[in-house]
Amino acid sequence: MKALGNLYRRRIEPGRVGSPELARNLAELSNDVRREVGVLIDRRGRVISVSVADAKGTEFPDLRMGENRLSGFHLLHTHPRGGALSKGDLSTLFLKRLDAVSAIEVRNEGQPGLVHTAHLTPPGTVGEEEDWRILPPVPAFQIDEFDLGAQVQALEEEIARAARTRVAKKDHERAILVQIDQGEFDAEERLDELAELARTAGAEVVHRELVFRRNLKPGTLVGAGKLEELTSRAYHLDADLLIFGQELGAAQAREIEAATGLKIIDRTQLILDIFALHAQGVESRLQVELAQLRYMKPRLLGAGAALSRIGGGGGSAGGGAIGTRGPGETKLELDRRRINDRLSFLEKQLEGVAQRREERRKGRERNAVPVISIVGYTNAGKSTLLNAFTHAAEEPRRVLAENKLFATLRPTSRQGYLEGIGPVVLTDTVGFIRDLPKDLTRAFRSTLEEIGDADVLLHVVDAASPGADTRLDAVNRILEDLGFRDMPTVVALNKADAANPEALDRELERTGGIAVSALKNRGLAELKEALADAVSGVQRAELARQEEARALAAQYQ
Ligand SMILES: Nc1nc2c(ncn2[C@@H]2O[C@H](COP(=O)(O)OP(=O)(O)OP(=O)(O)O)[C@@H](O)[C@H]2O)c(=O)[nH]1
Ligand SMILES: [Mg+2]
Repeated sequence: MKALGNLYRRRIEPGRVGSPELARNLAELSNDVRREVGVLIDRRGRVISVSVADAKGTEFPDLRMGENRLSGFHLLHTHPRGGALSKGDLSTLFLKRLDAVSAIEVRNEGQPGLVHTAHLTPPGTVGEEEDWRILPPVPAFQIDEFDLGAQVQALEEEIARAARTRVAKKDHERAILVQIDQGEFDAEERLDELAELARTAGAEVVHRELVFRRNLKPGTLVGAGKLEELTSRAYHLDADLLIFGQELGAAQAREIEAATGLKIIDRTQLILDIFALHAQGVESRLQVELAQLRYMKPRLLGAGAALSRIGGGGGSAGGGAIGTRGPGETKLELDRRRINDRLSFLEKQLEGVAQRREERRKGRERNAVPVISIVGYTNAGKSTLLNAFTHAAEEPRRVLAENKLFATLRPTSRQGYLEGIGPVVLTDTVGFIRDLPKDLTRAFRSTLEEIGDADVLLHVVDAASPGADTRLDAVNRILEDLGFRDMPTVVALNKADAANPEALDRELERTGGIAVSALKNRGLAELKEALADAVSGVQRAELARQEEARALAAQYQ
């Protein structure tokens, strides 16, 4: 024990891997305890930690890993059973961004044998096999010949140069997507959707990966080995964001972040972020902030050190890093009490808005104008269809339609006209997505409930992208959850201009829908007819109900 403690007093010449004396000490000790013994050395040649463990078990100080630098330590340790650097040694080198890792082989009588040393290679060498370079082994008495200082300097210059060009040309966060495939038939489609979400949030997707896992690891989901691989990829592709296609628990996110040193975001956070970017108007802003806070609360409270990162991105809707954007004035850097205060404030505000809206709704009922609610998966073309329907060519009446997910968050109503019916109100609303995060469903409850005020639903389906049927099912499931599944519904198979004709035919058959192109103004007359039929069906049913009620009343008179 004492001998181990003495190692702390050792110093070596700065810029060297070690000294022959230190190598001898370590080999001797290692021979005595029959275990690996290692020291972590800083750039001034001081021993800052001693451990009896293999490289992975070495105790590291709280390493401040700036993304542009190495950690400033190198690890010198023994291999009591001999042998070159192990996989574990090398991955520790990589993950801890060590200046170098060296292994001293221990001979029979505790004599130091060959010393093996490896250091990192510059980033961006994709295609090259390894993240590190292994130097030819040298005998322990030559351990101080290699100029580690010069090597480190060259490497750091290289890294800094890469970082400078990156800052110069990068206006998007570079992201790696990970979708876990547990054998679902639509895993690939989910990955596509994740890529669309990432793009909408402003990320540049530099790599996407479907990871097949029948069983998930509780801590890291995909396992340490896969995380290592992803970290290596991120290093070479200059990515700093890892986006997971499934929701991560607070502890999972932290563990994965600790293991990779990357910023970790899950699908829910990504969706919340897009909502935050697109939120306009008092109500949606409140709703989004409420959903974000609810989601972040357990994560912020357990986060400790990670908190500063979450809060640091700047909270304005326009700027800031992905996952940190918020519509409210408040950034997400709140403590527990303030979170709770803010949550109840938002809830109260939203109640007020909902009430005012309720009053507006009553006003509309008195008008007795039929209402058609446009629903559907996000990006299906709902807003484009509303524009086409209401001939809202002129700017002020036009609603925003763009190739982004969740472009529309706020319900918008426009007056339209149906032959044989007269004026109708068409309402465009927030799009759906499979596995809609429940914090969002809750926050947008009143918006979603407004759908139920309609007389008829117009379900818009994007028939041009693959997986139209799974998206249609996802929408139906959400409608069912909301209790709207038995409302009269007309299905519009939109983007018919871009759809594969056979797939379109199949969907027409399956749904009894109508093929339209909102963009090219095709099929709209037929769609209007179907809507008029549905509306008059509702009106007839309503008349019959009133009739019946009158008859019933007459009986009791
Ligand atoms: N090819 C083609 N593209 C269309 C058609 N209708 C809409 N789009 C495109 O699809 C994209 C999404 O349209 P939006 O109207 O914003 O879709 P949305 O359903 O309102 O989407 P969110 O509000 O984001 O949920 C836009 O880029 C439109 O130009 C169509 O009939 N054909
Ligand atoms: Mg829209």
